[in-house]
Amino acid sequence: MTLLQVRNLCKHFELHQTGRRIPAFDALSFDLQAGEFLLVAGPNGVGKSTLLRSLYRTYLPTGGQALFHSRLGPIDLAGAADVDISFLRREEIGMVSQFLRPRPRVSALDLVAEPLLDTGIAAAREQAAIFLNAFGLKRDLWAAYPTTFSGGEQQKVNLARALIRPNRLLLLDEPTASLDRHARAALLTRLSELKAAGTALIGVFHHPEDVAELIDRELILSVPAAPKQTDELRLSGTLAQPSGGNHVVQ
Ligand SMILES: Nc1ncnc2c1ncn2[C@@H]1O[C@H](COP(=O)(O)OP(=O)(O)OP(=O)(O)O)[C@@H](O)[C@H]1O
Repeated sequence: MTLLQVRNLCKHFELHQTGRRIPAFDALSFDLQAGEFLLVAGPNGVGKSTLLRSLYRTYLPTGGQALFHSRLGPIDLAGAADVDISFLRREEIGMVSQFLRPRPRVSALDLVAEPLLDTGIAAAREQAAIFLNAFGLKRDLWAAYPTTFSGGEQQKVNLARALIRPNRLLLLDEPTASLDRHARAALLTRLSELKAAGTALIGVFHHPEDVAELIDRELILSVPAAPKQTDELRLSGTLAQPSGGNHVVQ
């Protein structure tokens, strides 16, 4: 089942200091099926994180469409009202970045339990404990405030919170940065479960070998060989099989 249809999606940034327009990516098109894992690859600064943020609507795309087949019907992520995006973020689309946003005086356990509060506080905390345990956060930190945690400890809380509730689409922006081996293995296990249950995943990984067995296709963002004779570089999207063969230009 097709979950997402991206057509000619673009994101440009206006640099107010210089008045210049910087294209992060241009005219990207691809489809994503339920249960599929798409790796987004390419060199630094080519627009990988910007693509994820544009789909999650942290950034407003500059043009094109990203038609998400929500349970409520198709919603264009590139143009939907903020209220619809808030609904999707609560119910259907998740994003995991490299950074936790800890909140003052909220314990690690409660931060992780929060997405499940509609099941009741006791059940939500019970699940949160299972997830914190799986990611290997030391038990004596569960009641502590993550503001003082190390980078890796914060990331374990971040992942447990982001992955505790299944989503239909999950966007992963370098989730393994700063994780130890145990937590990387726990992440792989959880992503496999979600994928098997039908979650579609789009991920950026500096070490894709961490999730190699899950990858179905790659979207390779690249700067074309012959850029225009202006100071703007146009970027193009290429879809490839994980083996690197059979490149299909969209
Ligand atoms: N908020 C912003 N304002 C202006 N330019 C931005 C903004 N965010 C990103 N950019 C620019 O867009 C381009 C793409 O950035 P992005 O972070 O998406 O790259 P990336 O492929 O994820 O890079 P990396 O592999 O280094 O993480 C970069 O040139 C960056 O400077």
